[in-house]
Amino acid sequence: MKPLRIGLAGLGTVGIGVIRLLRENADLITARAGRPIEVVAITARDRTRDRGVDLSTMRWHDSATAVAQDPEIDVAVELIGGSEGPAHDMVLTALERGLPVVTANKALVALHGDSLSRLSSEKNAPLLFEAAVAGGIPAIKLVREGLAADRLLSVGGILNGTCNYILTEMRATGRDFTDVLTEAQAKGYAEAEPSTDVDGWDTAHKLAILAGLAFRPIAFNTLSVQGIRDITATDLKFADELGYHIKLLGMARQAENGNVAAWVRPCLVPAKAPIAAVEGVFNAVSTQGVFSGPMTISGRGAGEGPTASAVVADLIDLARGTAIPVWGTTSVSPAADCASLADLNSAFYLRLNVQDRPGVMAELTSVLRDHDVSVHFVSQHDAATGCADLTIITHQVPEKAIHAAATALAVLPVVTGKPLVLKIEDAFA
Ligand SMILES: NC(=O)C1=CN([C@@H]2O[C@H](COP(=O)(O)OP(=O)(O)OC[C@H]3O[C@@H](n4cnc5c(N)ncnc54)[C@H](OP(=O)(O)O)[C@@H]3O)[C@@H](O)[C@H]2O)C=CC1
Ligand SMILES: N[C@@H](CCO)C(=O)O
Repeated sequence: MKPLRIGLAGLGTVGIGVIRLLRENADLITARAGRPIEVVAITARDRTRDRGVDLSTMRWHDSATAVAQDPEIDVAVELIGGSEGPAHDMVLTALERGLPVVTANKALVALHGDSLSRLSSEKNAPLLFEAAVAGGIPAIKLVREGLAADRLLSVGGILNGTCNYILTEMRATGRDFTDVLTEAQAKGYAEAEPSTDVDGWDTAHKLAILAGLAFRPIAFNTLSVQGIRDITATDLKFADELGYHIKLLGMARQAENGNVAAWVRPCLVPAKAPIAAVEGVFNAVSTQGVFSGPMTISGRGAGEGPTASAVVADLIDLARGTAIPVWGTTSVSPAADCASLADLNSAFYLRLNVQDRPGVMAELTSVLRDHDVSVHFVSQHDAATGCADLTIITHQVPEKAIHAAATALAVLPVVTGKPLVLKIEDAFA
């Protein structure tokens, strides 16, 4: 049996995980793939570093592009990261020469999926990226293969383990965002530069890929993205009292006219919904299909083992000869702008820090009235002396109405802090 020969760039967490997994499960993988899968060529930045595995049988190249040009490989595996530079160059080089590519790089696929899918189809060279969304969870296979027959109404979920860990810890301990983030960084759960995770960009990369598979490719720069920095432990407590958990979600929906609305933001989800029970670093992917109904699968969204498992599953597909178009359809529309969210209706959570004296409620509700925002529920909690926290749950209102109301409320002298508006995600109601 002729082995499937791999050229691998990137020997970090995922790259070394792939080498370990291929060795440890060699017999099982050979049986499932129908032939052995062997890494024959490698590269990383530092050739001299001891990576804890024997690399002596593999050819070393001085660049990722050189790996992609190696005439003795059948597949190029890109595990460097970053949407530009060596990762992008390697993938382009491999596809140009008609070589299949496997990558875990969500930023690359989210930003360049449009051009890469065209090149992949033109050169008849598969581009697979199961590990790019939710690590070990077969999220891509779920949407692209498992639900291939159904029309999906929504897709998304908890796509970033760092944010889910921080929100879980804040809720469990009552500590605030900065405190929990600092501890997560010290423990190695969060990056020293946390913005890609906590400001929602990592979730946005993964959501763009899911939306591309479920509906149509979207222009990444038109996605609405908000992270978790404004969430306080008090919000998590108030949400609990109201029967909700707060989760950073990436969600996409397709309207009747084909437009895709997509957003990344912290949302309230009912405490009884399966997704609310997904805690810590775990991820969850949810779909709502016309025929298949609601579905949520959860698991580890990152780490050496889960991510390597997804990369090698793609390699097994290639060894088996399974050919799947990048976005799961043979005719692909070019990336389109996301639909405006302004007219989308939803219920919202509005938290206001206010002065606690007669007449304040009348002032606040008159602003809500002027913006046609109807209140479903109000509760008040004592805050600092003379102040109170108000939580308001609205009826269904258009996004533009609640945001205009929040802007008007923010400038009232009786409002002492920046209002926080969170969507109540009805995909999980
Ligand atoms: N870690 C995870 O849990 C997950 C990661 N991913 C994705 O997988 C990919 C890899 O991530 P991860 O393994 O964590 O990253 P690491 O930072 O651990 O590893 C990156 C590797 O790339 C190498 N590298 C960096 N620059 C170059 C270059 N110019 N040429 C060749 N090699 C280079 C590094 O070399 P050296 O070691 O010599 O510095 C290192 O071996 C990323 O796209 C990431 O988003 C996806 C899901 C989960
Ligand atoms: N940084 C990501 C893992 C890689 O996708 C997370 O926290 O989930």
